[in-house]
Amino acid sequence: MESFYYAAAVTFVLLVSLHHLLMGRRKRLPPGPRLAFPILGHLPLLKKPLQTTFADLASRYGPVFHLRFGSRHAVVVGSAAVAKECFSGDLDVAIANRPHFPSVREVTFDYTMLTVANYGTVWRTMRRVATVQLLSAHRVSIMSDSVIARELRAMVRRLARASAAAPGGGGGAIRVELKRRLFELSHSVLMEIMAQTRNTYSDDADEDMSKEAREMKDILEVIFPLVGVADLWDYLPLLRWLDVYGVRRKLADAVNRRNVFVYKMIDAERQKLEELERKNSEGGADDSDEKKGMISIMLSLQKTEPDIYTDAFINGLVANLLGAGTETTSTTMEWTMTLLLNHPHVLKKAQEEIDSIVGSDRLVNKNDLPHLPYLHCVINETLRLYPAAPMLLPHEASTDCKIHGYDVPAGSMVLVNAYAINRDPAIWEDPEEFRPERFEHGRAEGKFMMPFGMGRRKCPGENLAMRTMGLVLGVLLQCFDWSRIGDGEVDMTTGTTGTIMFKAVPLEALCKPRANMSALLQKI
Ligand code: HEM
Repeated sequence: MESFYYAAAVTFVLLVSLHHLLMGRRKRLPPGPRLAFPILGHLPLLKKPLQTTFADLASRYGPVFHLRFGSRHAVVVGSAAVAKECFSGDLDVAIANRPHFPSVREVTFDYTMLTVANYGTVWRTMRRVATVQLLSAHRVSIMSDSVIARELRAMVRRLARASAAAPGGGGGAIRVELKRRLFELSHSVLMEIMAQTRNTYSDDADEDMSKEAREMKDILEVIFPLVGVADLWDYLPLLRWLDVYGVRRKLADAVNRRNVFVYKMIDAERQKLEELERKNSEGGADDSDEKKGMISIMLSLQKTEPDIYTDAFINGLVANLLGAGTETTSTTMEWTMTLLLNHPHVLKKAQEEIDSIVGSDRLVNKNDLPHLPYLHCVINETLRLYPAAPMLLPHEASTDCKIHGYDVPAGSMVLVNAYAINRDPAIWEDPEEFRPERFEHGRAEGKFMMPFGMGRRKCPGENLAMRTMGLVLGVLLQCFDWSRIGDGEVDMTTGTTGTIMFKAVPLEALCKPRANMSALLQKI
C-alpha cells in the first residue's frame, strides 16, 4: 500500500512538471531582459519616465517586448505596425480590459469608472452616455458657440484687465502661469456642459482661477501622480498594509473631497430638474434634452432605470470626465505654448495666419478653424511630440492571445508606447524637431501617430479636445503677444509620475495685449 502512495505521488509530480515544461515550451513570450528581481520582477530596473526607458528597451528587444511587473506579465508595444495590429479585429477586443491596481481601486469606486472599467456592460453604458450626451460632434458644435466661446471671452477679459492694471500705467506685459488659466478654462467648459453651472469668480483682476477649478486642480494634483502602472505601492502588499508614503490616506482624502464636489453638482441639478418638471406640469417649460446638462439627463434616466443610473454611477462618470478632460487638454495646450515660446518664428507665422483670415474686429470662432490650417498643424505637431497620455491608458488581455506572433497570456498588461511611435524615425523625418510644416499641404497624410489611442478604448473626447484647443490657442495668439521670461529657452523636462505627461516645471510666460486688438479687447 505504501508503495502505491509513493508511486502515485511521484506520478503526480512528474505530470505537473511535464505540464509546466510543455506549457513553457508552447508559450513563446516576446523577448525581454533576462535579469529580474524575485517578487518585483523588472520593476526596480525601470527608470522613469517609462516612455523613454521603454523606447531604449525597444531598440534592444524589438517592437514588442516582455517584462514582469511583480507577478504580472507586461507586454510593451513600440511600433506603429504592431500598434495597428493590436487595435484591429479580434485582438482589439481581447486587450480591451484595463489592469486593476489597488491605487486605481481607491479612486474609482471599485473600477466602475469609464476609463478603468473592464470591457463589458457597465463600460458600454457609461461610454454611450458620455459620447451621446457630452462628446458627440453635434454637442461639441453647439458648445463651441455657447459655452466655450463665453468662457474664452471671460479668460481674455481677465488677462486684458490684469494687463491694464499692471504697474507703470498698465497695458504692459504681465507674468502669467498658463497652466492655471488653461485648466480653469477646460474645467469651466466641462462644468457648464455637465451641470450648467457657472464657476464662482471674484472681481479681483489678479485671480486666475475660480474657487471650483482650484479645488478640482488640487484634488487631481494629488490623484494623478499616485496612479501609475509601475508604482511599488501597487505591487507590494506590505507597503499598502503599512500605508508607506501615506498613499492610501492621500487618495482617500482626495476622493472624499471629490465626492463632496461632485455630489454638490448633482444635488443642484436635481433641484433644477424638479423645478423644471414642476413648471412643465404647469405647461410652461422647455425640457428638451438639448437644453439640459449631462447630469440632468442622467437624473431623468434614473427615474426609468434606477438600477443602472444610480447616484454612484452618475458621480463616477462626472468625476471621471472632469479628470480625463481637464488635465489632458490643459497640459497639451501648455506644451503647445511652451513649444511656441521656444520657436518664436512658428508663433509669428500662426499669428500672421490668424490676422489675415480673422482680422482684429472679432475673436476667432469655430467657423474660422477650418481656415486656419497652420494653427491645426501646430496642435498636431504638439500632440505628436507631447501626447498627454504617452503610453495611452494601460490595457489588459482578457484571454490568451498573440501579438506579433508572440504568446500573450490572459491577464497580461499591454502598454502601447505612443510617445515612441509618434517619434519613430522610420515614419517622421528629424522626429525630435518641432516642425509644424511637416503637416502642411497634406504632407503627413498616411503617416501614423496615436495621441488619442485607437480601437474600442480610443479617447471619446478627441472632438471636444481638438475644438477647445483650436479655439483657445487661436484666441490667445490673436489677442496677445507672448514671450519668454528671461533669455534662455523654456525648460522642456517632463514629469515622471502617473500616466499623464505633465511639464515638470509649470510654464510661466509674459503676456501683452496686441496693439491691433486694443479696440476689441476694451469691448469684451
Ligand atoms: C488633448 C486632449 C486629450 C488627449 C491627448 C487624450 C488622450 C487619451 C488617450 C490616449 C486615452 C486612452 C486610449 C486607450 O487606452 O487606448 C484616452 C481615454 C479617454 N479619454 Fe481622452 N484625451 C484627451 C481629452 C479628453 C477629453 C476632453 C475627454 C472628455 C471630457 C476625454 C475622455 C476620455 C475618456 C473617458 C477615456 C477612456 C475611454 C475608455 O476607456 O473607453 N479625453 N484619452
